[in-house]
Amino acid sequence: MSYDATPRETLACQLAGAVADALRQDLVQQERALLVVSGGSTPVPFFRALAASDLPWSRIDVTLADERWVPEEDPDSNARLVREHLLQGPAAAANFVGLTTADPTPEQGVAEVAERLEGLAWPASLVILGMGGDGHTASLFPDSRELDLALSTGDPLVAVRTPSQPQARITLSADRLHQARRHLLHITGGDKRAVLGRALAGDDMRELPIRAFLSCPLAVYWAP
Ligand SMILES: O=C(O)[C@H](O)[C@@H](O)[C@H](O)[C@H](O)COP(=O)(O)O
Repeated sequence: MSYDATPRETLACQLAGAVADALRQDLVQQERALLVVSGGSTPVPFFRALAASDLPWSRIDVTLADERWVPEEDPDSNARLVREHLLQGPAAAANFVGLTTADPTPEQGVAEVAERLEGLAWPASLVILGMGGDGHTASLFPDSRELDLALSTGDPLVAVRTPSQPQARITLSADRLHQARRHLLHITGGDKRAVLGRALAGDDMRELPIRAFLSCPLAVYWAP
């Protein structure tokens, strides 16, 4: 990391180092390790820093906390984001499991994706969460009709319709997101710091769904 790195670049390297260390630690004890990552724009420098890590990538499974129900070639696809920025170089040897199918809707594809996930090394070594300005994480949105279901079901996945979002989505349920040894939240900027502050000051998960992850250890990686 160069000394003229921005705070967000420095944060991304710190996060990548912590993730790589955790994966190495788990891979001493088990044959495979699972990493669950979020999409959006924040993770890009983290993905690039992690991709440069010296890891036994062929023993690592990678999946998403959530996905927009679009083809993987779509600019909005989280799978595309992971393939372009994380699964590069040696990290291309990782086993990536996406959350979409050829079905026209997530409701039609959710069972196939759930079956796909069952073959992964749960509990995940790490879940890396992001957060939106409305306190959503993964695709657990305050204005989603399926939020109560996503917060309470024992199913691994939920198809999500959200007025505030242009696309239908599929998300790991809160229960499945909790099936990880480590939870890390990666956010940047003053606005998200303020949202996290509000979340820490209350309990209503429906108001700010990130609160579903504030009752377990959560390493917060934040930069201005
Ligand atoms: O599909 C997604 O968009 C993400 O999984 C989502 O939960 C993301 O983490 C937040 O929306 C923050 O996104 P930004 O990093 O772009 O602010």
